[in-house]
Amino acid sequence: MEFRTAGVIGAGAWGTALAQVTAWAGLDTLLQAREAEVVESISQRRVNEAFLPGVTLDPGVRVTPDLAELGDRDIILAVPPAQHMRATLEAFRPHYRPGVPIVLCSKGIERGSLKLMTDVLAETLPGAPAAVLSGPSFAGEVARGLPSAVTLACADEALGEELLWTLSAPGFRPYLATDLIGAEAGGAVKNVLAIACGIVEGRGLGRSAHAALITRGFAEMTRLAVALGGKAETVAGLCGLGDLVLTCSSPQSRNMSLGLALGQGLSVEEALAGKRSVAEGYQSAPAVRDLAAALGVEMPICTALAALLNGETSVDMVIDNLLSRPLRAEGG
Ligand SMILES: NC(=O)C1=CN([C@@H]2O[C@H](COP(=O)(O)OP(=O)(O)OC[C@H]3O[C@@H](n4cnc5c(N)ncnc54)[C@H](O)[C@@H]3O)[C@@H](O)[C@H]2O)C=CC1
Ligand SMILES: O=C(CO)COP(=O)(O)O
Repeated sequence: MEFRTAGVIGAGAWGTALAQVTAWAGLDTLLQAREAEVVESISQRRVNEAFLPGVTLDPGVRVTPDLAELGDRDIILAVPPAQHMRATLEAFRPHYRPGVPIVLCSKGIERGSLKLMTDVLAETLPGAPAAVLSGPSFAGEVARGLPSAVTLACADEALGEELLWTLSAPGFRPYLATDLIGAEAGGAVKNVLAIACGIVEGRGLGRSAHAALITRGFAEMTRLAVALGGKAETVAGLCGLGDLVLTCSSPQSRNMSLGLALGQGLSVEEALAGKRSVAEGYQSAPAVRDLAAALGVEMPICTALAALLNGETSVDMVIDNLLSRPLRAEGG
């Protein structure tokens, strides 16, 4: 099978950057945007001023407001915020051609149902071939052509191989995996941990605390991935550890910058006020907490973060509680 055309659903920062990548990869690319201003800005000025300002888009990226126009595409990249994945795929269902692969590029767990994005896809477009693209990749850097590497997970190895070649572009290197669950767990949990890392920075708790949080957070991520049926080795790769390191190290991350604001004393409402872009860790934290509880997985950092974001506790209480937990073996 050879893929010549790509449809990207969702023209936020990441959907726009991925459309840039698929155009560079030589695919005829159609990007679907919900907002009329985004359609106008890309078609008139070749820039997504609302979500990815300052990056000129390749002439190969065409934009449409109309999901129906993506019905003839060879591959679909689904890039809405995770909490809108279900409604987005349902809206696309009348236009979906059976057999067309769906590459899930959003990072999160659905609130309420506690479902991963692959579960949401299986329920909305049953039988659709699925892949997960996830890893350390800031949209602004990728869209400028700076080097990045990500995990591309697909259970069907032949399809995965084909997608790997199709979606690689100069500077954008996907690495193949077969474990979708591990890839999804990594991307969802790192966003919650990035908020925690931001708090550590914002409170001035120091580099040692920062390193401890990344390491203990990685242990939580691994436990959840394994309990869900994923593999520890997957989360040790780009989609887990790699993305955790990136997102916990730079205020370019929306999640880390939310944490920075909280650590500096802003309330959650103040920190999120006026923001158009998504902080997926804020959205997924309650789902991560509930999933951990349902599976009996110990995730003290993510659980404390969920309570903090829900107004159940304060930054100081979270720090005190985490530091006074019983001492234990590191590998446990
Ligand atoms: N920005 C980045 O660097 C990266 C983002 N991602 C992931 O990509 C996903 C999308 O994030 P971004 O593109 O950054 O978004 P963004 O924060 O730049 O933009 C918000 C997006 O939400 C959409 N939206 C708002 N209300 C909606 C609704 N009711 N239904 C459907 N869509 C709605 C907007 O159209 C827009 O596309 C997230 O899961 C994020 O974690 C993954 C890798 C990198
Ligand atoms: O997922 C990302 C980088 O890999 C983007 O992180 P933020 O959503 O925190 O900006």
